[in-house]
Amino acid sequence: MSSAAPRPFAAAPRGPLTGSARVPGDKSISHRAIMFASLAIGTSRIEGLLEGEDVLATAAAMRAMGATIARGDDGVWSVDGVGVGGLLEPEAALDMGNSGTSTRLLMGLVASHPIRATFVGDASLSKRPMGRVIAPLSDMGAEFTATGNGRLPLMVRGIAPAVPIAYTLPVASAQVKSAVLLAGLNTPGITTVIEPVATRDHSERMLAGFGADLTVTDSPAGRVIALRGEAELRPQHIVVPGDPSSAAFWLVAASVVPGSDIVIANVGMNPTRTGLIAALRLMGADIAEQDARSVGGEPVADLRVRHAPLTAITVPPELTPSMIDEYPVLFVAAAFASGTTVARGAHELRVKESDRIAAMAEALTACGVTVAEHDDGLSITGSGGAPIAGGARVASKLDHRIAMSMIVAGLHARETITIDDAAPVATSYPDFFDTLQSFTN
Ligand SMILES: O=C(O)C1=C[C@@H](OP(=O)(O)O)[C@@H](O)[C@H](O)C1
Ligand SMILES: C=C(OP(=O)(O)O)C(=O)O
Repeated sequence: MSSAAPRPFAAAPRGPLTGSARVPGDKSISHRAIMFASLAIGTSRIEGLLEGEDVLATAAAMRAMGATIARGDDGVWSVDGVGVGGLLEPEAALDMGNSGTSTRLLMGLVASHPIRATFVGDASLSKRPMGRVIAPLSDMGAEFTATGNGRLPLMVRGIAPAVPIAYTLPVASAQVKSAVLLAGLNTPGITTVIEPVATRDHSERMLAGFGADLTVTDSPAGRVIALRGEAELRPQHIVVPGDPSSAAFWLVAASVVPGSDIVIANVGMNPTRTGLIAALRLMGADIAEQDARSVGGEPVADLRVRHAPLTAITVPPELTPSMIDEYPVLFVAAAFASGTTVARGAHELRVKESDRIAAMAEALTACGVTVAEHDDGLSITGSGGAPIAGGARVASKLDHRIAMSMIVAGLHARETITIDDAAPVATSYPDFFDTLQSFTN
């Protein structure tokens, strides 16, 4: 997993980005495809699965709990599930690597099965809060043993039958929502999640596709998702759309490097994920949607992006959930805009793979950008389109998105920016460097 040796990377200008490239499969959808297929009885096929370390950690865990999962020579994955309620107790600890999504969703699954599982992860994941899933899953009857304050390593003892709950999310988190829904799959009765602020809805869409009895309604308290438990999932053929969070790096790179004109193909356009596109357009970015279509129950388009002068904005707070993973690269866009961009209301960034507010403040400041740090975001005064100074060695802090964002910054810097360790890129975007090459050769 991401215990690979540190891999420094020198990011320097390479001229305009041109040409067309596809983005890899969506990470959130890929995790869910493996998990839900592992709970169906029969063989599911998954096309376009993201083969990043995080998703491979999910696949390894589902194998350890009884599913048969294989990659065909044609790149299509097949999954033979064990049925809801049929998970086996894993013999060894489940290694979640760097992946918060794997950890929190799988804790939900284990919670309503009569098995025990120990979850371990890398140094980054071992600092991240698990209390947010421990609370509702304990209400459902699962027991948790942690050595340190709701962090990994952590042992979960599931229970069957678990108790159905109605849970209002205290943080806007699709991982917590999904953990409760996954626990609800093997729980008698109706498990309900109320989300005051809408978050990515891939679990709801895909569970319905697998045949679960699930309803989504709007209420004054927010979106109400009700799932009937003891579900029977039917195997599916899933086509995973491209990841908008991976497209984000090219959206910003082409917007800020003069002369750029690219097409990013196969980008998932689920409205719960497109906040960065909205924010960049407010800044003046030139992003055109081509060939809008539906892939696997999700909207998809090709995006043509041309260099355009960017102007600072105050990021509308309502965009936060739909661009939560894109803040690091939005901060890079802001570093090249004219004026001071204010991005606040994103306190959650402090508990991602790194503290993304502190990590980006440190890295951009080292590269000569004027940054003010707030508890819940950054204010960034941009260069007005000119190259930033660069000339620094910056720390990726075991965080793929920090590494890729600072590589994008290096594409329009006066001096090379060296990323101390770009190995974490493999958690979500193994082809990142090939695509960088193809857009810049
Ligand atoms: O459900 C998911 O697939 C994800 C939800 C988000 O996390 P939170 O639920 O912590 O907001 C996001 O940051 C993560 O990359 C993927
Ligand atoms: C936050 C992220 O992932 P996870 O929580 O799954 O580690 C991410 O990919 O930016």
